Amino acid sequence: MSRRSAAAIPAMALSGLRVLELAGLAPAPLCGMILADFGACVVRVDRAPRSAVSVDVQGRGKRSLALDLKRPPGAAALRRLCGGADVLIEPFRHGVMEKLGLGPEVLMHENPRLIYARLTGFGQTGKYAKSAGHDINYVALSGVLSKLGRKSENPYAPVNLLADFAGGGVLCAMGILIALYERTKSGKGQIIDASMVEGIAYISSFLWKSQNLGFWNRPRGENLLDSGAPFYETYRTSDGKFMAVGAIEPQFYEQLIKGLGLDSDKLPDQLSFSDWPEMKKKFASIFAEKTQTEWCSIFDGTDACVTPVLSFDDAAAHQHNKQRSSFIKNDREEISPRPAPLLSRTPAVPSLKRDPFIGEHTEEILLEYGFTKNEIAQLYSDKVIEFNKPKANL
Ligand SMILES: C[C@H](CCC[C@@H](C)[C@H]1CC[C@H]2[C@@H]3[C@H](O)C[C@@H]4C[C@H](O)CC[C@]4(C)[C@H]3C[C@H](O)[C@]12C)C(=O)SCCNC(=O)CCNC(=O)[C@H](O)C(C)(C)COP(=O)(O)OP(=O)(O)OC[C@H]1O[C@@H](n2cnc3c(N)ncnc32)[C@H](O)[C@@H]1OP(=O)(O)O
Repeated sequence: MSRRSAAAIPAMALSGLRVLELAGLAPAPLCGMILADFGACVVRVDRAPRSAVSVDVQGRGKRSLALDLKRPPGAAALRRLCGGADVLIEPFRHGVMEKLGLGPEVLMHENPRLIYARLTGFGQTGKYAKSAGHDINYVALSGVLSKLGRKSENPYAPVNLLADFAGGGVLCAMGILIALYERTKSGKGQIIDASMVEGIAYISSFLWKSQNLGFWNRPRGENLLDSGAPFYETYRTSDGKFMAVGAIEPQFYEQLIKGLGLDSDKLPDQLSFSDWPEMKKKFASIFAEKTQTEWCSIFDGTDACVTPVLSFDDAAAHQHNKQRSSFIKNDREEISPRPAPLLSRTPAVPSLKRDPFIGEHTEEILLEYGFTKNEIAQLYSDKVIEFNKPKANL
């Protein structure tokens, strides 16, 4: 599907929803992609003059409009677009939209039904609201980074998954859907202040609320789920690959012990913290005796909670994932994860087309939002918009 017009995919859950996503780095693009995957008509508003290539690798199912927001006619065009949209996603630090005359009080005055989603690191208020930052900074400020890392090592940020995507893009999408649901009752839009610091903190509620259970009172890397326990760890196999072990409950731990060829009567208690370092060494030397495939043939089909650590290629080719069609291939043979979760009646139908070029759909989007051909030609000659179609018919 090259475009997501409102009527194109009636079966999808979000079809008919009009979303404007101001181009950003990583979190907002995921938020927009989720909405597009589930049927929303997502327009990415890219910068004009445009950079050579888009850095958005999460443009699936979106269309691109290149618009210079710094020029008054460009800002006015966005205001008009927002008049016909359900959702605006903006990824700039606090104050940028206000400086452009595109703050929520302006846009929501003109369209009171607009959901104005502000996806930032530090939120709209507070000491850091205007500071630059990236995923690692937000994870740090949430308190969560202090918990991540192996024993005696520095805290470790797991790529940019936690803030940008889990606490950022995904939670912002959730906020949008909640606000849309509420709008069905009130008829009103609202502002979403999606701070990634708070998003990560929120998804770490389990860590906060389980502190009194004794899971986390030991130093970093010495606890149950942070690589302290021998039964919640990864182990290298003889062919240089890894197995992941997550045998927490005693009945599953017993199956792990059996699969490793050990006798639990001759081992210390599973929860004997002081024995964990020795037990890890024991498990490590046993895992090092066989290949990953050999371990899979021992543990597959058991409840030992032992699985192979797969590369991306191996994950896409793994029998279980293939049986569920968990990965998809686009028309450029690029493999990526299929949208999740699966809805029984109205599942996501992700676009299999390549991501849009910057400005590829400028004209058709403006026409769709009610701009006349003359108005578009004027914006073009004023260099407020750009096309990425050399043969644009204007
Ligand atoms: C860890 C992650 C980030 C990872 C991203 C990397 C994967 C990529 C980052 C750089 C990429 C590489 C690079 O681009 C070079 C190559 C390009 C090539 O095409 C591909 C290969 C590259 C090597 C490429 C490869 C990769 O893609 C990269 C390595 C994160 O943590 S992302 C989360 C970041 N934080 C947030 O999003 C929180 C909220 N936002 C912010 O705090 C700020 O936006 C931020 C991120 C700190 C950036 O600050 P900045 O000063 O740049 O922006 P803002 O203050 O927000 O203001 C925006 C200004 O832009 C103006 N503007 C916006 N839209 C328009 C428009 N349509 N027209 C005109 N002007 C526009 C706006 O008015 C603002 O202007 P002012 O500054 O004058 O107010």
